[in-house]
Amino acid sequence: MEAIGMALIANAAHPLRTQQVARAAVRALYDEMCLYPKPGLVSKTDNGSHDDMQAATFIKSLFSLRHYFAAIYEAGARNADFAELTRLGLAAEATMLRATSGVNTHRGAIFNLGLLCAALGKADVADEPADLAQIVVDSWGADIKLADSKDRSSSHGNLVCRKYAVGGARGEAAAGFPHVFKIGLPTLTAIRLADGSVGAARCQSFFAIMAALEDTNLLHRAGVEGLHYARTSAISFLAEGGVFAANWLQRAKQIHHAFVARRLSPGGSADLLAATLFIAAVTERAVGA
Ligand SMILES: CC(C)(COP(=O)(O)OP(=O)(O)OC[C@H]1O[C@@H](n2cnc3c(N)ncnc32)[C@H](O[C@H]2O[C@H](COP(=O)(O)OP(=O)(O)OP(=O)(O)O)[C@@H](O)[C@H]2O)[C@@H]1O)[C@@H](O)C(=O)NCCC(=O)NCCS
Ligand SMILES: Nc1ncnc2[nH]cnc12
Repeated sequence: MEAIGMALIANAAHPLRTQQVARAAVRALYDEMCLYPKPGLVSKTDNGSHDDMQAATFIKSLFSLRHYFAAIYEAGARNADFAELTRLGLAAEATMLRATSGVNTHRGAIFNLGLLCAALGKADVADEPADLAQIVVDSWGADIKLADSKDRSSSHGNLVCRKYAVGGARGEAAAGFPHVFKIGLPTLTAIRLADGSVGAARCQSFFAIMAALEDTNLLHRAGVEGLHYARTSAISFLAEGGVFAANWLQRAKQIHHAFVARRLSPGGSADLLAATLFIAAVTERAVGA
């Protein structure tokens, strides 16, 4: 995406920058969806472990979110509080559900990417270069944790987080997205610098995230055994050389089919890959990411 590859425009209030950020967020969701193989997940090649979603559902969904990403970026730039970000996020969830006729494609991404857009807004108006992960932790970490402890909703994620005592999407955000900044991005950059293709870099980044993440979608569908199976598969893939192994594509496809046979779907890992691609694009961390 050429516009996104442009040098950053210093003035956050500039509408071009808002547009650039919103387009990068939508583009990251699109690139995540297109990536294949991606175990158990929807791509243009197949629907993975899903009966109710296909590539077209994701395209409708991500397109519907373009104004949301612009709005939450601007909210961050004017130092909006967490309550305002949450209102924008909830409205975006409603927009997504209208676009997909009720299918939850991007609830996690609305939260993760939304917070990262807001953090970028804040960073763009700061006097000094600022660390995005630190902005998330310092600005909204306490509110995220507070909202977590108050939430008694019966969402899949909430039930799973309580049952298995894991942090889920909120834990990841409150900690400053360690799976994005400490795993997804360094992996993406390393593979590109080693002359890996864009697809190989994204694939390796996805496996690296999945190997480490407590993905509540996996826990919801298949419990601790499902999560363990998925993480072990990813760890083996990486230990066998990952995308540097001669047969890596075949191996990744095998893992994909094994996930589909077990109905496993690492949706949280997919969201964090999208977040990784977004950060790489807006900060130009990984060349041609
Ligand atoms: C803060 C919320 C988003 C929290 O929601 P919830 O209580 O549900 O908690 P989590 O499960 O922890 O997270 C929700 C989604 O986040 C993704 N995710 C999962 N694990 C992680 C993780 N460790 N780190 C980061 N992100 C993670 C995942 O999203 C993807 O999967 C969704 C599809 O899931 P599901 O509906 O269960 O679909 P299926 O598996 O297909 O179900 P079945 O078919 O089996 O029935 C999809 O959305 C992907 O994106 C988790 O699902 C929320 O409560 C909230 O507050 N939202 C509004 C506020 C907001 O957005 N604010 C924005 C800025 S503050
Ligand atoms: N490509 C994908 N397939 C299924 N669930 C997802 N959640 C986020 N991205 C996804």
